[in-house]
Amino acid sequence: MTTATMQVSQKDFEKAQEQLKLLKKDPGNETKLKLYALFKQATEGPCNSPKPGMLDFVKKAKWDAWNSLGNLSQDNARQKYTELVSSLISAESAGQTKDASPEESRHGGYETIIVTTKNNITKIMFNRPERKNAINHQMYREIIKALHEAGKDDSTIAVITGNGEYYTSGNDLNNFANVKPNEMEKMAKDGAVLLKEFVSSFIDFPKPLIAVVNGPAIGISVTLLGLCDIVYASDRATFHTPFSQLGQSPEGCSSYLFPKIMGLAKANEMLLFNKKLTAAQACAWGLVTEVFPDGTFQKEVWERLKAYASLPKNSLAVSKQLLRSMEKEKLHAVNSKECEVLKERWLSDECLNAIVSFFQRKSKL
Ligand SMILES: CCCCC/C=C/CC(=O)SCCNC(=O)CCNC(=O)[C@H](O)C(C)(C)COP(=O)(O)OP(=O)(O)OC[C@H]1O[C@@H](n2cnc3c(N)ncnc32)[C@H](O)[C@@H]1OP(=O)(O)O
Repeated sequence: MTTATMQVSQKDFEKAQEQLKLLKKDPGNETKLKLYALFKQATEGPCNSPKPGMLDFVKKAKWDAWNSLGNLSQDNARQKYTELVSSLISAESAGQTKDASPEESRHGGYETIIVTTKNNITKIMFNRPERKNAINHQMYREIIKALHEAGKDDSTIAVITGNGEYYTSGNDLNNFANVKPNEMEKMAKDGAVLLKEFVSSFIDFPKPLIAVVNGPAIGISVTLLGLCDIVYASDRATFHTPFSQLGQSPEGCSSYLFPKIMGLAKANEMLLFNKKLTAAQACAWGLVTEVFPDGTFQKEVWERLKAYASLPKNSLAVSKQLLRSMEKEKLHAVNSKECEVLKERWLSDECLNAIVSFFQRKSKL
């Protein structure tokens, strides 16, 4: 960089300091720390002062912010400071500060689900509303990928929800349709492998995972609730696991978790005898954390989740993993067993007749 541009840069830097004083809205602690750190780096260079004690919270936060800039050059720090101030001024004149309304970012590469991140929350939304969000093979794979990415991204919590009227109607029965007789065994084998990986991605998910059940939930979408950390439901939601009606058997670790959650007698009514629960019943039985009136469901839930997602991220992750660690091995064993049993079920006449009936419209749940 030439002396001339450095001088201009220094001039801009001083102007930015003046402009900052004119900001009307507080830009929030995170931004203030960034500004502090860039200012110190620009004027004094890399942080060389001793680290403040753990209990000196403010000084420590400032020191951490400055120290995190490492060996960033003073020119670059001046540049970044100036840019940050300029973005704050523009955001304010557009009527919004960055911290008050962060942008929602949409993750690319998905067709059957919508994945977005905002306010430290990654939202995974089933998105086949015209099929009641039925989960086809592509959706199973995309959810596995989305959970894998959400586990590693910057978000504090992840949310799973549905687009439209349904949460989801569970497994897409087309997954069993149009299979030639000589390919049935392969279909069952591949299905069991996919299902095992799918359920494992819920068992191993490293952050708090919250289900926002916006409407009726069927089959695997209900059993997976036992693997979520919190379940919020609209009072329009229902919970139905019609496994015997479909000639199938429980999955999603429900054969182990449902008796633990609601007691064996109640789990039997759901998992053996297809009892469909209202949201209030599911809450009374311990499957749902809290039920909200449908009219205010989205507003109330997202306000609450925004507050939860501002809690310390690492503390939440460590605590979630600690709670899960007590059961993790057992859950993987249950998942394996359930998939083995289902692989056989999918080849049974009871299951095949149920699928045929559905497509001939003789049966609907
Ligand atoms: C890798 C494999 C893993 C397998 C894991 C196993 C999991 C087990 C389960 O999840 S069991 C649960 C399976 N789900 C069902 O049995 C639900 C079947 N659907 C219905 O009974 C009904 O569609 C309904 C009650 C959900 C909704 O009824 P409604 O009358 O309101 O709406 P429509 O039936 O007209 O639905 C609109 C169109 O959507 C299609 N559709 C809905 N759900 C499914 C589904 N699960 N599978 C396939 N298709 C579904 C429905 O057929 C309609 O399509 P159309 O417009 O072409 O007729």
